[in-house]
Amino acid sequence: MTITETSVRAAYQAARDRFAAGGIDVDAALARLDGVPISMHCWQGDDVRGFETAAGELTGGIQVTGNHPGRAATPGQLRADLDLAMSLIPGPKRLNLHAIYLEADRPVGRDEIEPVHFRNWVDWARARGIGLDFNPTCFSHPLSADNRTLSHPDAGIRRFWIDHCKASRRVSESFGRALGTPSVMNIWIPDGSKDLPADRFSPRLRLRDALDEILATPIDKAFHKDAVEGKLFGIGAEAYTVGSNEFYLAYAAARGTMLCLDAGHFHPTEVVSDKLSAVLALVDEVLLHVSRPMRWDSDHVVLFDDETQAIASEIVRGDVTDRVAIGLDYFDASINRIAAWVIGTRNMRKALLKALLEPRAALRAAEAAGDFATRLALFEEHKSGPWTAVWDHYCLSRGVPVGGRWLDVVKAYEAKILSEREAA
Ligand SMILES: C[C@H](O)[C@H](O)[C@@H](O)C(=O)CO
Ligand SMILES: [Mn+2]
Repeated sequence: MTITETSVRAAYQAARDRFAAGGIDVDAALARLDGVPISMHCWQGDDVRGFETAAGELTGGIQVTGNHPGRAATPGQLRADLDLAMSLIPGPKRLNLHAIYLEADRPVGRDEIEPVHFRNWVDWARARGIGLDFNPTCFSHPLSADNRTLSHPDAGIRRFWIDHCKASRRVSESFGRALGTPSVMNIWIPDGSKDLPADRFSPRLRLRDALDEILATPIDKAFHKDAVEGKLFGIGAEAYTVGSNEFYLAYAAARGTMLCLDAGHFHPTEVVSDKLSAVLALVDEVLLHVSRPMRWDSDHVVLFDDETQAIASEIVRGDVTDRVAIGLDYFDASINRIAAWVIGTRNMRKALLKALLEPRAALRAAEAAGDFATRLALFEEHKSGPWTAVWDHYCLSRGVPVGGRWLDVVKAYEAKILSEREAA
């Protein structure tokens, strides 16, 4: 049976009535959903390569695997691919850029980047009414070759990365000023050690001092926000990561920055969903890198799975949509890269919608009364409730394809555009 607009509308009306009977206002849920942007990561489109003229290999303990044809090789191609992906995803979006996505007609040192190098991105974002976020790129560079940047014992190398992060803050601030929405700038560094270090203290103290210097110049939070991202380990940094989660949690609490929680950066039995309420009790704002680790920090495409749902549910249940910036962080080069963006971003939004349709008042009442059977029953019944009809109608009403129809668009683009691109 084909999906018709009439059938989508009819199913939606029935679902709306059923949710209303359970005390859920679907219109209010959709209005809230439309207030939550998802920041899409530009680096899914080109395997984290960027556009520095002296582009080298991807380093820093992260890896992209796969060689599906059609990787974006120019800024224009990346923007065209993003345009297509964004046209297939309902709801507000932002774009998250790394410093290596600059555009310049001569090689520019990372410590010399300026807002002008990102002018095309700002124009692109302005024309689409979306915000930009930013990241200094402290990897894939000769001066990060030994997996040490802001914690490097060599003061000259440390200086280079400090200056890169300072320059990145100025770029980030310029995004916020130009687009009228604060740019969240996330600092992630690969610093660590393959084998057991004799001194775990000194690198962390150097990192603390480097960050303090980077953040010394205050910037209005209306334009720019600082975030720091911890990690358990990376390839080649198995024994010790300078910027661990504990380090950055303490740093964010002490210095008032955002804390970035990446779903792939913890021990396999730890979940980011449980950390949100813990961190937000003492830290004002969190940045999420929604990702999917498989056995390690493998950065697989985000699924509509239990943890993605749990993250969305925690944000909604805690009423913290204004304190959690949702970003995505994965890179899969083994499949069509645009499809990877669309699947992951639609899944995140789907999870948010499902969370917003949860019978929250009834759940809280059951919990308060100690009626945990009712709580469990409500949770489980919601899973098979008619929220998918609301999702379909949401897609229809926001002008994006319903169901899997978006894939036809991606396939047609692959046949016409991606297949014509030169092999990487
Ligand atoms: C490219 C990203 O900045 C990077 O993936 C970082 O956020 C990370 O998660 C490293 O493992
Ligand atoms: Mn990340």
